[in-house]
Amino acid sequence: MRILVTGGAGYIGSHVVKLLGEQGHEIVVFDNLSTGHAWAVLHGKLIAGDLADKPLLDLVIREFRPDTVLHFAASIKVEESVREPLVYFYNNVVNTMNLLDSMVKHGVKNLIYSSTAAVYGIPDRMPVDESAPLCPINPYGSSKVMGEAIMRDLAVSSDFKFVALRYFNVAGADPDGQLGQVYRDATHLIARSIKTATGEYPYLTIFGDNYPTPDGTCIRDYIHVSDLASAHLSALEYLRADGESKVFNCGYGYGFSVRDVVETVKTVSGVDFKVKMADRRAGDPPALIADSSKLRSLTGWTPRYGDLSYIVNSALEWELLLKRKLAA
Ligand SMILES: NC(=O)c1ccc[n+]([C@@H]2O[C@H](COP(=O)([O-])OP(=O)(O)OC[C@H]3O[C@@H](n4cnc5c(N)ncnc54)[C@H](O)[C@@H]3O)[C@@H](O)[C@H]2O)c1
Ligand SMILES: O=c1ccn([C@@H]2O[C@H](COP(=O)(O)OP(=O)(O)O[C@H]3O[C@H](CO)[C@@H](O)[C@H](O)[C@H]3O)[C@@H](O)[C@H]2O)c(=O)[nH]1
Repeated sequence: MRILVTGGAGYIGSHVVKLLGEQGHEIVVFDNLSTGHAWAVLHGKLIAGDLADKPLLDLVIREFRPDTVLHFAASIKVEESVREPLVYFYNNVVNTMNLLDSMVKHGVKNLIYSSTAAVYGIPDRMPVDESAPLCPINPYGSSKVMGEAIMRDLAVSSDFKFVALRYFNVAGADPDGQLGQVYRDATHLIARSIKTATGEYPYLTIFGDNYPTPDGTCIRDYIHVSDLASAHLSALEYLRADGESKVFNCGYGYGFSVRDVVETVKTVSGVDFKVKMADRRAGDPPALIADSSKLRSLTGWTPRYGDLSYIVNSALEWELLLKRKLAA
């Protein structure tokens, strides 16, 4: 298949491009490299462009004529979205409209969309399934709810079809050591804890220990990035087999508190790093755990890397590899 991957130079997109390339698909990555890296595109052709550049996007879609688009490109930080909501609505909503507009214009019918657990806000029931109300509590989550809503309406009015994958907390790195998370300033819990264990930060801050959870810190369902990548291949197969437009949660169905994660990073790394308590971070729900039974039953998705120590260890190995490369 011919597959256009927006944001394919980023953390999750690059892992998916790796799997798609290994399966022999023809790939074009469209990425403005704002947080992504050209070296992370292991297969296909990289076009360095911004989704806000409609003429360029149009040209790429017209010439490449993809069978399917995988849309990862977005701004992704919950806390930043609270401070800069317009940045999030422009990049995640307006630019998604640019993409959809161009797809419609050139008759491209299938899209796999990177949605998020943040669409649920603070769910009543846990694990949360896809039928739960969408009540985001931060602009990032709202922007993804809007993206899904636009796709749903488009699918009603035309033969456009989509799968929205609602990712829970993505972590870890490629088991082959070729890819992983690389950000100038890591904000995600596992990445930040690992960088603290390896000496990049003097201590880790825990944001809030007065949540209504057993140890008072937030609980998340951490999914290994390679399991999430394989969920995209399952979704692609599902659409190819003429499946209807659907929304699927992507997680394991169990969660860990911030304290659990910190203890696991300490054990796996062997470093007893310093931890400081701080106030709650804006926009954080107390707990998010996925019910992904729909994804498993309708697509046959079978995750392989659901052990937290394995996830942390893969992220740690990647971080140590990066440090060795930088030092060389
Ligand atoms: N990381 C997570 O835990 C998580 C959880 C839920 C959902 N998601 C979603 O997954 C997707 C990928 O996230 P990620 O963690 O890989 O982030 P990332 O920042 O590593 O990847 C995003 C990629 O999109 C590119 N990009 C951003 N804006 C662009 C634009 N306007 N035009 C072209 N390229 C642009 C960036 O350069 C980057 O390569 C996002 O849509 C995000 O909302 C991530
Ligand atoms: O230094 C840190 C970093 C994080 N946390 C806490 O750890 C938890 C997880 O935070 P983080 O790793 O930043 O992820 P989330 O804010 O849960 O968001 C991620 O997971 C969401 C899905 O659940 C996605 O939508 C987002 O894109 C993605 O950034 C939260 O309670 C944070 O307050 C800390 O206590 N200290």
